[in-house]
Amino acid sequence: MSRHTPHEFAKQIGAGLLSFPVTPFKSDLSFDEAAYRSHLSWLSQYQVAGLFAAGGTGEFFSLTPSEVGRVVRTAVSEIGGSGVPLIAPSGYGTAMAKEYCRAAEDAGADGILLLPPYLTEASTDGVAEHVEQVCKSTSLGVIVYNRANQVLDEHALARLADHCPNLVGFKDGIGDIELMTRIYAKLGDRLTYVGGLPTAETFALPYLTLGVTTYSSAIFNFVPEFAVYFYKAVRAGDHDKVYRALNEFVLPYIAIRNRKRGYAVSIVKAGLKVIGRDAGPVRPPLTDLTDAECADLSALVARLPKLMEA
Ligand SMILES: O=C([O-])C(=O)C[C@H](O)[C@@H](O)C(=O)[O-]
Repeated sequence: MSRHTPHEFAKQIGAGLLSFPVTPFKSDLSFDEAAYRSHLSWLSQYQVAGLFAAGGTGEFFSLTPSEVGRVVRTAVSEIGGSGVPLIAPSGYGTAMAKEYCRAAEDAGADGILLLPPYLTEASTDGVAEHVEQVCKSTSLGVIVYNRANQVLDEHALARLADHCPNLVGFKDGIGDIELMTRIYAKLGDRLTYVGGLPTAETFALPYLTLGVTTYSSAIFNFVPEFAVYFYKAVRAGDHDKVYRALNEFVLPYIAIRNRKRGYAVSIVKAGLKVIGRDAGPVRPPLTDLTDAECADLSALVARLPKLMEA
């Protein structure tokens, strides 16, 4: 049974930074539960408004449904009782997405992040029908992730919000400012808005003015203190601090991330290696950073204490 109502949990996640932990693997690529527990326990000393198990950064796309269930149950048992909402992933086709929602409820999750369907293309109407069926299959609050082939516009979202009271959040992974503006203008406070573009810090300041009060921080995995520092600077509207942090860390970081497709996730596991908290390799089709790229990342991480002092 969820510990938060859909609207309580949506309100809560909109008020702070969001953690998207990686899923650690052993060298044979099996799930490393002990490393996952230790990672969550280390991160729990930093304040976040929600924890999303097995999201994109958690390699949802390369986990089996039973592995997703195990990851979610592990996360619930690690952070349950802390007051931080735990959001489980759902995705693929409608039938599978409903099964993920059932498993999330059974595991005691507080909400669902609905990731895009796999492979096929889809019309807005088709996506809306999919989202409606998934929302109606669960009592948990649902955050729909607009990304790739799952794109809703303001009209479809408004209809869905009318039909599905438990559709409580909208996560943007498209980066279309006109669309975001149309959505916020039409739905306003009806939804909680989450920034979900790769390395979401890059967009956090302008997105705040579009009604997006929070974002999924992948870098929180390995530089949590900096991620929280950055979030606070964004929320305080401290442009100087934000732009110094963008120039000194975030923009050079995304220059490394952009060297290969799929690095948005791989670089996060590389970051954990660099700070001595190895979460193992990524699974194919992703590839790990080279030693030289890890050295470049390490040099960037070394700048952070001085940056945060200033
Ligand atoms: O599901 C996910 O992991 C994401 O939404 C993407 C990342 O957390 C993204 O926002 C980032 O890289 O900061």
